[in-house]
Amino acid sequence: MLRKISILGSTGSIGTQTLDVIRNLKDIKVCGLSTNQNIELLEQQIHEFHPKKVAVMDEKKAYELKKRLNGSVEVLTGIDGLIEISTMEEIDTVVTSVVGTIGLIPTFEAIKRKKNIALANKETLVTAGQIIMEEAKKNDVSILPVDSEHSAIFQCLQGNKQNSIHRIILTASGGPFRGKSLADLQSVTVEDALKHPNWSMGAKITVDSSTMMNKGLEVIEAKWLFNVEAKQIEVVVHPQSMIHSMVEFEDGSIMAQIGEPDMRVPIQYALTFPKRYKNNWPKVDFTKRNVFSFEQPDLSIFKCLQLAYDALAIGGSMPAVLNAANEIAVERFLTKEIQFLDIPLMIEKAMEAHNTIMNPTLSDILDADQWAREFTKGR
Ligand SMILES: NC(=O)C1=CN([C@@H]2O[C@H](COP(=O)(O)OP(=O)(O)OC[C@H]3O[C@@H](n4cnc5c(N)ncnc54)[C@H](OP(=O)(O)O)[C@@H]3O)[C@@H](O)[C@H]2O)C=CC1
Ligand SMILES: CC(=O)[C@@H](O)[C@H](O)COP(=O)(O)O
Ligand SMILES: [Mn+2]
Repeated sequence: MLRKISILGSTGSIGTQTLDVIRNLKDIKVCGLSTNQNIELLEQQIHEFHPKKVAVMDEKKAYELKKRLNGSVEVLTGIDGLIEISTMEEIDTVVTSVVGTIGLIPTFEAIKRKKNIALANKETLVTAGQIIMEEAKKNDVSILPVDSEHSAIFQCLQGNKQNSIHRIILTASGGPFRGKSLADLQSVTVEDALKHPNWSMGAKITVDSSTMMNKGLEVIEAKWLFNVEAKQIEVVVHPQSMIHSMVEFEDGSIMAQIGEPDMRVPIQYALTFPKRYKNNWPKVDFTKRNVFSFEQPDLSIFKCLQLAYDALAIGGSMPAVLNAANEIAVERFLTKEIQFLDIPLMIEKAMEAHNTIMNPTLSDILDADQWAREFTKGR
């Protein structure tokens, strides 16, 4: 058996693709699954993968599912339910594919119980990178990147010494608004923001790609995963999303990881590392994919990326504030309460109003997160 796993957020984009990878590999036992509200899909997953326990965040939905299943599977609820799924005795690995800061505590608890983490939930490292990486080291567990860029960097580093990294080149698609002016962005809609040029993903990360906050969160995620300085992480817009990221070493040599934009590849690598397994997913035809281009991101237009670099430079509790303010602003944009360009404005206001705590504890981070949520809701 390759691994015994739980998946936090099995009904989402990464969660369902993880189950697709498992269908193909056949040698992974699924012990725990979870959803926020989608009990219809969770029930189908239960019938196919036979987990021992599931968690449904929403209490009413959990009750409904419990009645339907009639005791055949244990149904848990709330944050305690998520933690129970991520710390199950029989598992060795947790796939963290929930969206948002909600992923932090179940991941932290899983690490304390010596579970390896296949990390999709980038908010975990954005908010508490130092604490999570230290806890992982202390418990001798692996944080295996699922995010496509970080998987690419991780793959480029195999066989190379981490301390020989000169520069990480983090590629960005540029999102649906690449090349637009601030005047153009004044009138863009939720529907426009949800049209990612290359990837099909959940709504929150798709909006993050459109503001380029996704790349900002990824810069912070890369800093913690690969133990590099912010100035060593360079974002380059690569509209084709074929080069998933690159590493330049001290001798000037650059390694790149290339593939069709398909999240099943990094998910599979995180689950099978250090081995590689065959699959029948689409492979690159370079005679058709014959243009690879690069541009500099415009930080005066995509201010979220600049704000993320600023939060990383300030450090302490500031990245948690950036992240929480972004989560609320994106939620309010998705419900059409605010305009697209209000997103960076609201984050900036929250960052200006926050008194940074240096060397924060987990509890300080959760407080800063809560404060930024309330602050951003009230604007
Ligand atoms: N999608 C992608 O290609 C990529 C995603 N990521 C990262 O992976 C994570 C997941 O993204 P994605 O799969 O797109 O997101 P989705 O929105 O598609 O899925 C999120 C999952 O989390 C569950 N969930 C949402 N809110 C809560 C909550 N409050 N409590 C418990 N469970 C919750 C959802 O349940 P329900 O179905 O009921 O809503 C769903 O199962 C994000 O951090 C994202 O940044 C990183 C790289 C690529
Ligand atoms: C698939 C993946 O990893 C996403 O994070 C992707 O990178 C989003 O694309 P952007 O480069 O547009 O943010
Ligand atoms: Mn990514």
